[in-house]
Order: sequence, then C-alpha cells, then structure tokens
Amino acid sequence: MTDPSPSISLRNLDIAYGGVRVVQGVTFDVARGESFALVGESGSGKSTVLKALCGLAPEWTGTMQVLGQPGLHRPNRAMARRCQMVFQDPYGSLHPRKTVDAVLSEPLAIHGIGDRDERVEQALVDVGLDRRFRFRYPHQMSGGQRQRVAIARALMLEPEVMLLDEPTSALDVSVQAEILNLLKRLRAERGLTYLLVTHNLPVVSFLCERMAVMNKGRIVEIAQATALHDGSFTDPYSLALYAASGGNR
Ligand SMILES: Nc1ncnc2c1ncn2[C@@H]1O[C@H](COP(=O)(O)OP(=O)(O)OP(=O)(O)O)[C@@H](O)[C@H]1O
Repeated sequence: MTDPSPSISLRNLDIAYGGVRVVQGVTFDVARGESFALVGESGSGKSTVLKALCGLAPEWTGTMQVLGQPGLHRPNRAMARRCQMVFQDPYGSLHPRKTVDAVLSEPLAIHGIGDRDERVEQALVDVGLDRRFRFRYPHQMSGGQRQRVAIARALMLEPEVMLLDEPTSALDVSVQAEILNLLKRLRAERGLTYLLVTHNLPVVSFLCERMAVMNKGRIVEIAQATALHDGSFTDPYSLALYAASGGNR
C-alpha cells in the first residue's frame, strides 16, 4: 500500500527576517513522489519557504512537517540526509578550490558512509558526467556541468525530497533543457518528491503536477499545472502572471 502521508506539509506558515514578515499564512501539502512548484514574481517569498524547510530561515511560526518530522529552526543533519536543496547558481554553490571528488565525498564523510570511491563514480554516471570530471575544479567545467555536480552532491545521501531553487535559470537555454531532462529522469527513477521554485512557467509545465502562485508573501492560488495550458486559473494575479507569460501561445 502506498503511504498516504505527504512528504511536505505546511500550515499557516509565517516567516520573517529580523522581525519583518515576508511570508504569511502559507498552507499546502506535497504528496510523496509529487513535483510541486512555487511561482510568483521576484521577492514574493518563494525561496524563503524553501529556506525555512532546510532550517535556514529560523524565524518561522505555524506548522511545518517534512517526511513526518516537525520542522526545525536550524539545519539538522538527520533531516539533511532525507531532504536536500539545489541552488540556482552552481558556481556560487560549489567551493572554487574543491575538486568534484571532494565535493561529492564530503557528505559521505560527514555522515560516515563508506564505499566512497564507488559512490562518487556512480554519482557522476547518474548525472551524465564521465569519470574525467572527478578531479576537476568548478572553473574547469561549464555551467551545465557544474549544475550536474550540484545535483550529484544533493543525491549523495539518497534523499527522498529535493528542494530546487531556480535550478536552471542561471544556465543557457539549451543547457536548461538538458538539466530539466536530468531532473525529470532522476525523479522517475528514484521516486523523488520535488518542491521547485521558479519564475519560468514552462519549467512548471515540464516538471510539475501542481503549483502554488505566490504574491507578496501569500499563496493566492493552488492550481494543477495543466492550468498553464488551458488558462483555468481563478485568481486575478495568477491570470495576470499567465497572460504575461504568453498564455497558451
Ligand atoms: N536573508 C535575508 N534577510 C533579509 N531579508 C531577506 C533575506 N532573504 C530574502 N529577504 C527578503 O525576503 C523577501 C522574499 O525573498 P525571497 O528570496 O524569498 O523571494 P523570491 O520570491 O524567492 O524572489 P526571487 O525569485 O527574486 O528569488 C524579499 O523582500 C527579500 O528582500
């Protein structure tokens, strides 16, 4: 029997930075194995929701559960094993003086996991990089290759949930498609749950089943991704976002 409990469950989540509330009353569930998007304009609070889920935005109130565990107000090693985040800018998120081997070995060392050589080589294969890349530095790779390494790093601990913050928006359009295909394949192979932040609605159509539209820190609508094809949004802000993206041209 499949487990009916959601991977992510948020109720009335408020989040602040330095006492200033930037997210208000956010409520949604992401089912196990589902891919769910947060969309909305810059500054609407999308990334902040992901940060709170990782313990990186500690000023939150409300109820937050990830894989049945209560949310925390700081990063937590046990949770990191099950829920990993991938950031927008692979150059910024990889240490310039660490080889790919060091980057991929580190989570294994921290969590006391053995068979490091085999696991690192397999992780490279899994994200479509051959073993030549193992001892390269970030500056010796393209943006797309760096993002593959960042995804491999997130997968080292075999998480169930991936929080993806604009995972392709720093990349050239042709490379974006490759990374989106990779994310789609990895999810299908591993039964991953995705919570994805993006301002790019075609990415939602390609990768997600549902989406929450955020405006000024609040969710204004939760819709099926199919609304991006038929325009069946109900909230005026969602409809404006849809129209601004070119509708179903
Ligand atoms: N560390 C921080 N300290 C203070 N304010 C912050 C911090 N991070 C974000 N903010 C503010 O919180 C609000 C929401 O930011 P957030 O990054 O979550 O928006 P977003 O919807 O993800 O935008 P974008 O698409 O541009 O990343 C913004 O007003 C932003 O300036």
